[in-house]
Amino acid sequence: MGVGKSTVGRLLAERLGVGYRDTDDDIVAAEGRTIAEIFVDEGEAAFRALEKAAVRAALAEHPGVVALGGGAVLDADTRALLAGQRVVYLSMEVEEAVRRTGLNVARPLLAVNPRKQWRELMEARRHLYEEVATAVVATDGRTPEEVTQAALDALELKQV
Ligand SMILES: Nc1ncnc2c1ncn2[C@@H]1O[C@H](COP(=O)(O)OP(=O)(O)OP(=O)(O)O)[C@@H](O)[C@H]1O
Ligand SMILES: O=C(O)C1=C[C@@H](O)[C@@H](O)[C@H](O)C1
Ligand SMILES: [Mg+2]
Repeated sequence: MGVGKSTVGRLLAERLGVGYRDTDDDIVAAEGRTIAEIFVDEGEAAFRALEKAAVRAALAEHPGVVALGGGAVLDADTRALLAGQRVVYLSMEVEEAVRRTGLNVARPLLAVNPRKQWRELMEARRHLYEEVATAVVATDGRTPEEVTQAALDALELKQV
């Protein structure tokens, strides 16, 4: 969360001359509610079901860059869908995470004690991000443009 998926995803799409899609945005648009509202109204499991469908649709319909929500990889079927795709795992350390997300209530899983929650989420998920990734790009101390270039290099893709 807050690592720069949306910022870098957009830049990457621009540099590759392809479209950009963000599954969090797709869910918000389809539901007419924020992610925080969906979590409060229906709980995380309901959000995950919407997310699973949104990722499947985005990967099937959209040939460009897709930014996934941070928890999408928790779903085994989603991980299977990512096999055979180019997948960039953008990483950062906890201090950078706190700087980038702050106490932003838009991220319900970080609403209380964000530093501790972020650490726990990463301990539970890091192996899943590594499992699906074909490239890992550290973002600490790099501008979004530098991260984008590092992703292009790691994927061995040339900008248009
Ligand atoms: N490389 C970077 N260096 C510094 N700040 C950055 C960098 N990339 C993104 N940011 C900033 O961090 C914040 C989070 O970025 P962004 O919304 O792109 O992350 P995200 O991974 O899409 O988050 P979410 O999990 O909410 O979808 C924004 O304020 C953005 O401007
Ligand atoms: O890491 C997560 O579990 C989340 C990340 C965001 O992209 C959103 O999908 C939502 O806030 C949950
Ligand atoms: Mg985002």
